[in-house]
Amino acid sequence: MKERLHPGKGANIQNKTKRDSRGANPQGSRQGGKPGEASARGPRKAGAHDLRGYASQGSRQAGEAPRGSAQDSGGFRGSKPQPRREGREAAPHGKAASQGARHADELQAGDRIVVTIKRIGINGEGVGYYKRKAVFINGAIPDEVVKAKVTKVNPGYLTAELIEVEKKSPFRQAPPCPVYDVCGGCQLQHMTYEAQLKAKEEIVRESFQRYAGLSELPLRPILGMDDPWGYRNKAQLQAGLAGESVITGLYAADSHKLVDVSGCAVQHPGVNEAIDRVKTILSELRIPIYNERTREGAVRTIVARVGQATGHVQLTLITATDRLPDSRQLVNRIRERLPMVVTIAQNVNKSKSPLIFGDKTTVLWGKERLEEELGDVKFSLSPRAFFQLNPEQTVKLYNSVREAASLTGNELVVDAYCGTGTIGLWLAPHAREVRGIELIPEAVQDARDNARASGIDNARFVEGRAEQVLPEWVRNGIRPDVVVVDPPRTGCELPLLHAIAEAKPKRLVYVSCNPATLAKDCNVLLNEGYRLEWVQPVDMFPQTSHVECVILMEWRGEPN
Ligand SMILES: C[S@@+](CC[C@H](N)C(=O)[O-])C[C@H]1O[C@@H](n2cnc3c(N)ncnc32)[C@H](O)[C@@H]1O
Repeated sequence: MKERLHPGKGANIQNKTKRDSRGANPQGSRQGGKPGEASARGPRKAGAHDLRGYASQGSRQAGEAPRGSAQDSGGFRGSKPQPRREGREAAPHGKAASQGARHADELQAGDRIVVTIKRIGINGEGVGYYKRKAVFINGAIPDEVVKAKVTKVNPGYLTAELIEVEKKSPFRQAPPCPVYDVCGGCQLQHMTYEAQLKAKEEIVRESFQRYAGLSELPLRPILGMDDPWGYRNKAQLQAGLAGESVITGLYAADSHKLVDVSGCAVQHPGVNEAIDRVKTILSELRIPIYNERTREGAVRTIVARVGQATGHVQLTLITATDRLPDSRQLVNRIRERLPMVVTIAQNVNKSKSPLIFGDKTTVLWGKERLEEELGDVKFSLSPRAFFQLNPEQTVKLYNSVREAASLTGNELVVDAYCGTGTIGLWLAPHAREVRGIELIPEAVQDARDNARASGIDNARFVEGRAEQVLPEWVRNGIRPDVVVVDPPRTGCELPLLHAIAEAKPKRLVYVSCNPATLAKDCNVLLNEGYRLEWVQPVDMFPQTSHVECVILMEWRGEPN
């Protein structure tokens, strides 16, 4: 299965193209990517990360907006007020009954409308209504009245481009990041952080109302960050040339134009520094940069990951050739100028595919793995291993999972979609036994290694599809006390939900980066006899529209 553009969490082995989930990808698709795991190769296609079927629908709120909007695909933001252009005024001040105002179905692309923004949509757009039809406008903020140009008329909704803010929200701010307008990785920097958090809570509330019919939601206040900047521990940036100089960045939507994102404000400063210096060294040594068009040159992508616990940096240069020219000089200069770098690796990817990593990784200098810690759990990360992108918030997320699991030491816990075993290992010291299920073999191996490194001997990890493995366990009489699921953005497969309903674990803890699919799956379990106890949103990707949630569902019927 392929990871899709945008990120987010999930891919255990980050091996795909996406925007650097800075912003994720947010809405990083998870099967691979969490918000923000993107970056890289090949033009970003609008909608390229759109998820099939269920997820696709789930990713819209409200009969609504298309995923695959420019920002969603990591493309250029259409959020800055644009100069006025000629176009028909459809409805002065957006009043449904205004004279001359036309019915929403009569609108055409290019028409101008005035809309009052009601809320933020799941992809970060402002959402308002024109004659009861939802309108999605990038860059607009709740309570603002904006003039916008219709860009697309769909049966259920309109998309429009912001032209002018007629009534401005007090929560509008100048985006602090120097590359916000060109990058597309973040969607909410034009709102204060306080307003972002509120908008995310509303996104969650709206999703549960829409997809689970819950108007009274046991919603806890979102867990935000004290300092919502510089949190991303990893960047995967495409290399290119501007004259003689090496630049790194992300491709603009639907183009081969590389957008330089130096100085990205959500990236950890250690990551920004490493990438900047490596760029300079590559320029000095004139190491050939890969050209997508001619397919000549060597270096395609630079990946830098920083360990929060140590400040150490793992650097991987992805090349289109087996040989990395001047590699000895390159290594020496990096070591001289970047003392925090502990690994310099080369990964070879000759394929045309949008995947970032190829199969072969060689350590040119330094350690095989980057050591990282979250709480008491130790992780040893190979260059391709998935790890959460915001360690500070990951601790809050996992602590919410632990609270929900309410372990006493006697429980059998299943950690479905376990990735590198992070949640299972967080819970293992408090449980009798943990069993993790994960699709990607390398991640399963990482999970086993991480358990060993942390001295945890009551967790085991199996490779397979959660929707096949858990039903099989249940058929064989295994009855977990607690099931944790942390699926890709697409949500859980029905056979998995049905197996949970059959096994009736006392507690089901669902971790999700997609409130829409979360609410849909929650609805299935409500119908099976589970009760929703609480919903805890966690802001894993400040400045983006992504919101992660932990929910606790309890079995209220007869024990199985
Ligand atoms: C959102 S990530 C969760 C990873 C982990 N819980 C964490 O916090 O780092 C989802 C994981 O599910 C895996 N996955 C995707 N589809 C799966 C399936 N059908 N069965 C089992 N694992 C799957 C992906 O490889 C990925 O590691």
